[in-house]
Amino acid sequence: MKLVIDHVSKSYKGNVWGLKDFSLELGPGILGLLGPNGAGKSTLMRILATITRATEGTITWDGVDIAKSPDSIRSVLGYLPQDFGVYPNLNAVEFLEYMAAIKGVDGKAVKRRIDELLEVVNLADARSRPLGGYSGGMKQRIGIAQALLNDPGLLIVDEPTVGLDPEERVRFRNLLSDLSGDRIVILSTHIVSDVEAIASDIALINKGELLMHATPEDLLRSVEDKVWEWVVPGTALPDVKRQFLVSGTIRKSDGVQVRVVSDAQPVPKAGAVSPTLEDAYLRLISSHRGGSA
Ligand SMILES: Nc1ncnc2c1ncn2[C@@H]1O[C@H](COP(=O)(O)OP(=O)(O)OP(=O)(O)O)[C@@H](O)[C@H]1O
Repeated sequence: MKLVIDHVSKSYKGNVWGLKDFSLELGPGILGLLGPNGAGKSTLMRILATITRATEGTITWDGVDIAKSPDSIRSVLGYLPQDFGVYPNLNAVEFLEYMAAIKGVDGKAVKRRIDELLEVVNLADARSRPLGGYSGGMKQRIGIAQALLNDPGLLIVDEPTVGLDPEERVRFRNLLSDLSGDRIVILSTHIVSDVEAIASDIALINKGELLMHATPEDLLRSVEDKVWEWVVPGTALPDVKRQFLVSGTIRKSDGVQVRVVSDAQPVPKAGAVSPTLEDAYLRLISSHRGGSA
């Protein structure tokens, strides 16, 4: 099971590049595809799902070129797009039966598969309720269930936690983690905490380019001894933000505690603290923009 993305670029009308010379090799595990809005995440997902084509470069699934043989990847693909819409009048079972028919999933096994999936995504009790009454998190979970109908080797999930409350977010994250097993899962997001706990690798993307592909541990190491905290008066905050890469602020009784990512100690009273993935993400994105780090 191997997905190879080799020097892929995608240009849109008006000389906008959705992806630029993007290369990545993946095996089983969860890839967190992390990047700000407009970075090119959805473009990559849509090319992988064979909804659109790359302008340059090739993508192979187990050695087969997906542009030449789109069925090779479609047969193993599960896809939850960013703007996944449900049919509000169908209940969960009717919706999944409909999606199974569209995907050509075999008739006899379908009912059992739907029962299994409703258990997996924890919607068995809501199976007969119209989807129009589902919460955002429930809709995303039924979206995952439809993506799993064909037991996909490649599961692509585009910005799945947008609009979910914190509890739904955690539940969704745990569900993806349980599902990883022997498949390639690609989870795109601009929220670091979505991938922090579950990704086996992280790919950072910005302006269509791959900035880094590494394990979460390696990313953390990239900011070791580079994260600092100290307390400043509230009035000094704008200055600190101009001078340094601020990754967080906390109001305190004696001022504002600032968290800064900097190679050298920013001021004598700043103390070094343990880094997080958010710090590493900010540093890479900011240096790609040409900002201070
Ligand atoms: N159909 C299109 N026509 C023209 N430009 C496009 C089209 N789709 C995407 N783009 C542009 O390509 C770039 C990458 O967009 P893309 O949607 O892939 O990013 P993203 O990382 O998924 O962002 P978001 O999280 O905001 O969806 C952006 O500059 C975007 O404006």
